[in-house]
Formats: sequence, C-alpha cells, structure tokens
Amino acid sequence: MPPPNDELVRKRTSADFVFGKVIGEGSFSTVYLAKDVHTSREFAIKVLEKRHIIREKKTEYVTREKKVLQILGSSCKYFVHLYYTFQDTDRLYFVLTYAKNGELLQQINKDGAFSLECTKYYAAELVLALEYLKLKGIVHRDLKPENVLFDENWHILIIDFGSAKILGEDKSSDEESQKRRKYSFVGTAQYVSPEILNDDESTCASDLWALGCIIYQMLTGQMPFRGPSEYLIFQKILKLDYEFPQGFDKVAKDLIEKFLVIAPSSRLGATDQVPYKSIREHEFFREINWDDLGPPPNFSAK
Ligand SMILES: Nc1ncnc2c1ncn2[C@@H]1O[C@H](COP(=O)(O)OP(=O)(O)OP(=O)(O)O)[C@@H](O)[C@H]1O
Ligand SMILES: O=C(O)C[C@H](Cc1nc2cc(Cl)cc(Cl)c2[nH]1)c1ccc(Cl)cc1
Repeated sequence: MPPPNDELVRKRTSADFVFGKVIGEGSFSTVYLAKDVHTSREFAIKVLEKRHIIREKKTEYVTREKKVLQILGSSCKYFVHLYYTFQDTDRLYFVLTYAKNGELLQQINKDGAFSLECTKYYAAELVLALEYLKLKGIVHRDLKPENVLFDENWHILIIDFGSAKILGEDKSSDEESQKRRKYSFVGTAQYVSPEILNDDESTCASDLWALGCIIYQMLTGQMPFRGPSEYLIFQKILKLDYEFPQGFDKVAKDLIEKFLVIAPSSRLGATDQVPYKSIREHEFFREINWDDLGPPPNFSAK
C-alpha cells in the first residue's frame, strides 16, 4: 500500500497559498484572490476573524456554511466548491472556487436588463442548480443576484450558504431554540418569501419564490418588490403587490406569476414528484435542451 499522497491529505495552512488582492468583503469576512504555491491554481479564500465571529455570535452561521458546502460536494458545477478549511490563531479560512466574472447583479446593472435568450439560459442554469439543492435537501434561503456569481466560462456559481437550511435536521424543540428560530430573520428583504415573513417553515419552494424575483429582475433590471423601507417591501410581498412593465413577454409573465404565489406548495415545481419537471416543461424553456444547455450566450441588452 503506497503511502497516501501527501498533497491530498495534508491539512493546508495559509503558507500553502500566495494571497493576492481583496475581491470582496462580507460583514464577517474578507475574500482574497489566492494562488496555491504548489500548483499555481487560483482560489477565492474567505477569511474570517475569530474574535469578530465570537463577538457577533456568528459561529453557528460559519459552521452551517461549512457543513452545507461539504454536503454540496463537487458534483454540481453551479455551486462554489469548498476545497479546504483551516485556521490559525486568529482566523478561519474557506478555500473556495474562484468566480472570476463577478456577480449576476453587476451584469444586470451593467446591461440594464438581459435579452430574453440570455434570461432563458441563466434561468435554466438556476433551475438545474435548484434541482440539485432539492435533491440534497438544502434550502439556500438567501438566493439573490448578489449571490449568483460567474465562473471563467460565464456559468453561474452560487455562493453564500451561511443562512441555508438543511432539511430534516432535527430542530431541538426546547423553548430557547423555538424563540431563536422565531426571531432569526433570514434572507434579504426584496427576495424574501411570504412564508419566511409569516414565520412559517422555509422549504425548497422558498428558493422558487426567489427564482421568480431573479427572472423578473433579469428581464426588467428591477426587483419586483421594491420600496423605501423593509417594512413597506414586506407589505408589498404579502399583498403580492408588483406589476409588469408594458409589453413584457407574455410567456415570461406567466412563468413568473407561477413562482410569485403566496402559498409555497402552489408554486410551479413545488409538488413535482420529479423536481423540477413542471418548470422544465413550461413554455418559457421551450428552446432549452436540458441535457446540454450549450455555451452561455453573450450578454446583450434586450
Ligand atoms: N468564490 C468567490 N469568488 C469570487 N468572489 C467571491 C466568492 N465568494 C465571495 N465572493 C465575493 O466576496 C464578497 C463577500 O462574500 P461573502 O460571502 O464572504 O460575504 P457576504 O455573504 O457577501 O456578506 P454578508 O456576510 O454580509 O452576507 C461578495 O461580494 C462576493 O461577491
Ligand atoms: O478545521 C476545521 O475544519 C474545523 C474548524 C472548526 C471551527 N473552529 C472555530 C473557531 C471559531 Cl472562533 C469559530 C468557529 Cl465557527 C470555528 N469552527 C473550522 C476551521 C475553519 C473553518 Cl472555515 C471552519 C471550521
């Protein structure tokens, strides 16, 4: 039995990487572009200060992100992959796939809005990604254009699993955790689903609501539910108060209306025996070959 390949099993340390520029900042993290000194491969390394995590009581968030990324593994190309984690005295390190081409949000804002063809392509990649999440029993809970990045070949890479939910994880029923769950707001106002606002359980259908919001935003450049304050946005969400611009594509309108439904189980795909067959069969995806989406179309304004 040959000795294990050292490079495969040795716990990495920051000395294994050359840290380059800062490519992003989170509320608890700094993300660096880094190069593996042995292979020159590029990674995004998300660095968190232990003191900051402890002070802000975010250890559960960090532990959750690590656990979900490990569950996702590397068999679906639409998710950022966690290669290694390690720590030193003061910091934690996540070594992740480097998303070279930035955020979907930047692309939407740069173009103003996507063409119908471009929207169909990226909506299809998102559907395939959500099928995989459902298969793995994960709810992202904070899906939004800032958390959908592009890799070097302009395929999507979904990030940010700190607020994700692992279905079937036993929820301790003690009073304390019930209270914590009740008041632990999850998500981002403009994309949060009604069930989370009504403090009902979030399910994979919560991500379908967010998908509806993202498709609307790719086609209009605007979020469907917007307002001057979170409270007013929540009111609009709960009243389904949104509208389509004049001349909006009828088929796209039909699809979005089937996602932006208050009752989670009534959303298109929510009750599919084979997820997400009923979404794949919607007229909006008529030209999509689900077994091979082909190369991404180049971005062009609508
Ligand atoms: N794998 C990656 N490749 C390239 N950029 C990334 C990657 N992961 C995160 N980023 C960028 O780094 C920034 C911080 O991301 P991170 O997920 O650490 O924090 P966040 O979730 O955005 O912030 P918050 O903690 O407030 O929710 C983001 O702007 C994101 O675009
Ligand atoms: O080495 C491992 O994989 C396990 C450790 C566990 C771990 N050590 C921690 C220290 C602190 Cl202060 C906070 C959290 Cl959430 C911590 N989690 C760890 C290290 C790095 C990362 Cl990114 C996550 C977890």
